[in-house]
Amino acid sequence: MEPTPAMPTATPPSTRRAPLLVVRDLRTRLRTERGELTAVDGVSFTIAEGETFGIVGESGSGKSVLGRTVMGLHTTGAGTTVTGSVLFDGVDVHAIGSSGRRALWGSRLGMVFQDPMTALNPVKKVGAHLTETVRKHQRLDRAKARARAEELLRLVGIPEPRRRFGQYPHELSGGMRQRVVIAMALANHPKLLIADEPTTALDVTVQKQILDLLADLRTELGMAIVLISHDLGVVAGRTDRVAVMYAGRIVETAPAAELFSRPRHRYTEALLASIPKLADPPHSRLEAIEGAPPDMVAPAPGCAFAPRCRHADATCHELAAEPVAAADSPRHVFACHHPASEGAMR
Ligand SMILES: Nc1ncnc2c1ncn2[C@@H]1O[C@H](COP(=O)(O)OP(=O)(O)OP(=O)(O)O)[C@@H](O)[C@H]1O
Repeated sequence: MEPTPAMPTATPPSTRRAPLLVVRDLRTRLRTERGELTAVDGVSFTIAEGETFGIVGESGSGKSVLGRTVMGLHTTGAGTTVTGSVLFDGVDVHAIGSSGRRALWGSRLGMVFQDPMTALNPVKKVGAHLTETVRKHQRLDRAKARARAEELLRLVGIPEPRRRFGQYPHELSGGMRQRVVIAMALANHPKLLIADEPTTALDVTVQKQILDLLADLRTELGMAIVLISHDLGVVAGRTDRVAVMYAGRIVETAPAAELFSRPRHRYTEALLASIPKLADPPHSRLEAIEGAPPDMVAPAPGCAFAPRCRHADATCHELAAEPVAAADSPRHVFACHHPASEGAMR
């Protein structure tokens, strides 16, 4: 895990920009051997054009299923039920059918996953990956597609793009492969890039390079980014706003700087206490969150975090809190019966 850097920079309020993505009451249920599992449980959020939105939470909290449902990779059918809506750039992703979604993917909506090899064909050269992606959505002759592909390789910081063109994915390092996937995702000028754990498979130095690259590209190209990670250190300082997921729900959303300095939900507070900080003296003890996340096949009533929360009382075990905005910060929303106090600072 990357240590949390110093205080993240404040960012302009997204409310001034038009909404690009509007997710409303999204629920994704997956059929499993043990019964139906609610992986995403009534999630709503909005992302503005050009905004960077982080989604964090422990493993199994539903981040990936949420990302995939937003993209329309999880849709109703064959063991999956999706309700609620995803409006991307004015298009209802779940109402346009699979051909409509295919037209969207790789054009206005780009995606990057943890393992670059899932997006790369091992028997196809780097150049072919890129030119085919470019020509799928733009009418360009071979020479122009090749020029665009080389430009993309340069954009993502791949040296000697001509030489790389003729190489196979296995001839590249993990970091270089992820750069190629990012180049493919950017080929057709997406308005939104969804990056799901894009650096988890890479070593720490390369992780930082790729995350910095995404931040630079966002500034240069003006696209919005959803950055999904289990690692708070990854989203800190690189996102405008952050949503914290627990057991399929967003339990807290806030401008990034505020979330890290004044967490309100007790889960966010515990999560922050469990990561190392640069200011910590060496060998200082981290507070691990005791217990395990709940079973999403048979969830108990009340707040899903209550069994692990030292502030929980009878109400928490019986009734889930409704999301409310902080009195002094309308964009800071949390669903907790006993939030950390206004002045709580770490
Ligand atoms: N295809 C599937 N079929 C059945 N259950 C699934 C499927 N995909 C995910 N799940 C379950 O849905 C829940 C949410 O998983 P998800 O992968 O979204 O979590 P996550 O927060 O992204 O975790 P991680 O960081 O480990 O990927 C988990 O309980 C997981 O086991």
